[in-house]
This record gives sequence, C-alpha cells and structure tokens, in this order.
Amino acid sequence: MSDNPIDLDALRREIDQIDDRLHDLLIQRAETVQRLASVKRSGPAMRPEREASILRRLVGRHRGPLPAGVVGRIWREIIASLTRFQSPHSVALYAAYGTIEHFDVARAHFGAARIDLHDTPVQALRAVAESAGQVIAVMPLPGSEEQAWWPLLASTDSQRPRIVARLPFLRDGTSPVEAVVVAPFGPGLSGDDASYLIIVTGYGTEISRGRLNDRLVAAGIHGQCLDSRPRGGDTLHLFEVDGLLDDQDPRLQALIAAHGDEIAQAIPVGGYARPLDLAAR
Ligand SMILES: C=C(O[C@@H]1C=C(C(=O)O)C=C[C@H]1O)C(=O)O
Repeated sequence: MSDNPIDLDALRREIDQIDDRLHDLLIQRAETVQRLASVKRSGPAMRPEREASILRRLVGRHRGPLPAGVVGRIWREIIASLTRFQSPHSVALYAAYGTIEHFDVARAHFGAARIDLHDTPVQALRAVAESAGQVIAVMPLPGSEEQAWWPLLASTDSQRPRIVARLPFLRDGTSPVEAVVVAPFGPGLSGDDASYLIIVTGYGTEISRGRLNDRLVAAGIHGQCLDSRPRGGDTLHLFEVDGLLDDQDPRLQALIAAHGDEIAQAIPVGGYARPLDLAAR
C-alpha cells in the first residue's frame, strides 16, 4: 500500500503544531521555575522528594503508546536541567564494578550534567563534602558484599553528606544496577520513603542482627540489616528502615536511652523516595 501524500503532509503539519505547543510549554515551565527560584531562598535547589512526587503523578496519569519509562526520561532531562539552572552542580561517580551501567543510571537521572569518575569512594564523597554544594555523588547501592563504602557515611557532623535518592527512580527493567545519590543536604518526605541507619555497637558487645532488629522494632523503627562491618574495635551495621529518620528523631534518642549499653550510636545517613516499579503498573 503506498503512502497517501495528502495524509502524510497533514499529519506532519499536525506534528509540527504539537511540537510548537510542547516547546511553548517548556519555555513557560522554565520561566515558572525561574520565578520559583527567586522565592526559594533557603535550602538546596535540588529537591529529590519533589522530583519523585512529580514523576509519580505523571506516571499515574500516563496513557497511550509511549512507554511511561520514556516519559520519565524526558522529565528527568527537564527537571535536572532546571535544577542545575537554579544552582550549577556536577556529578562525582564512584563505581568500581559496572561503571558503564552506573554511568548510564547517573546520566539518565542528571541529564546533561558533567559527570566525573572517581577511583575510590573516599574521593567521590570528599568531592561532595568539599564542594560547597556544587557536587553530588552517585554511588553503588550500599549493602551488597562488594559495596562496603557505606561506613564512610558514619559521621556525626551535622553537615555530613547524606543519601537523598535511589536510582533509577523509574524501574522499567532496563538497568542491571542500582545506585544512590549522596548530597551535601538531607532528604525530604515524598510520602513513600525509606532511610538508611547505621548502628554502631561497641567493642566487646556481642549482639546478633536479630536482637538488634528487635531493639529497633521496640523503638518503633521497622527495617532490616543489610550489612555489618568492623571499624576499629566497633562494628557498624547498615539498616534500611521504613520512613525518614533525621538526627532529631525521638525514636533514635529512645533507642540509645534504653540500650546505650549495647548500642553506642544510631546515625541516620539519609534516605530516598521509594522507586516506582513500572512493570507493576
Ligand atoms: C522547581 C524546583 O526546583 C527543582 C526543580 C524541579 C522541577 O523542575 O520541577 C523540582 C524540584 C527541584 O529539584 C522546586 O523546588 O520545586
């Protein structure tokens, strides 16, 4: 069957008109973010929890032949560029294994941002700490056997870098790896969140993961232990727990008050908006 030139021309004109409308709306969105930036005086320009809410809402209303994952990629480019426009930043990527896959995840999330590769996790996290807000890190998902960089987050400095996002946010089954974003600010509530918590047990304290978990549950903190690592004479345990925890959380104070003999420190090290599984839609 040959193409009907009249139909083809008409459809191409229709596409041009749609492109104009899309472009006008992009211009309008950028101007609105510009206005927002002038009233958003405190805190970081990047709000991963707000970004997560935007994507959840759009995926929820999506329909038609374009895959939701593609809509997500387009919006990631828009959001990432408008966040950088408010406050320029680059990405410090550490990934000893699967660097290409992690690079892809970082690129998909941060759009056209500059990405610098770092050979060690210490270097990548130092780039964040020393950058005065101009660098965020993308690190492999903590807690697996090979990914024991997470003890580096166990500082009690109120200005310490923290985990603020988990990538990819939209899971369409195309990425073989996951990663976290570490930023010089803390995460915010998106409505469906999880946190990482490092529990430090002191020298000579023999406590099983199961008993530690019981202590957390009794304090109202629900999660699971992902990994344990020695540090000096201490042992650090990485927990992933429901909801967001910050330094002032009364549950952490209650935990230490009740079990200070077993638990030397409970350090919240950030959290993330739970990723959206597109296959489950
Ligand atoms: C516009 C904002 O700043 C950034 C850009 C966003 C966007 O383009 O929608 C969303 C969250 C922030 O990372 C905001 O805080 O709402």
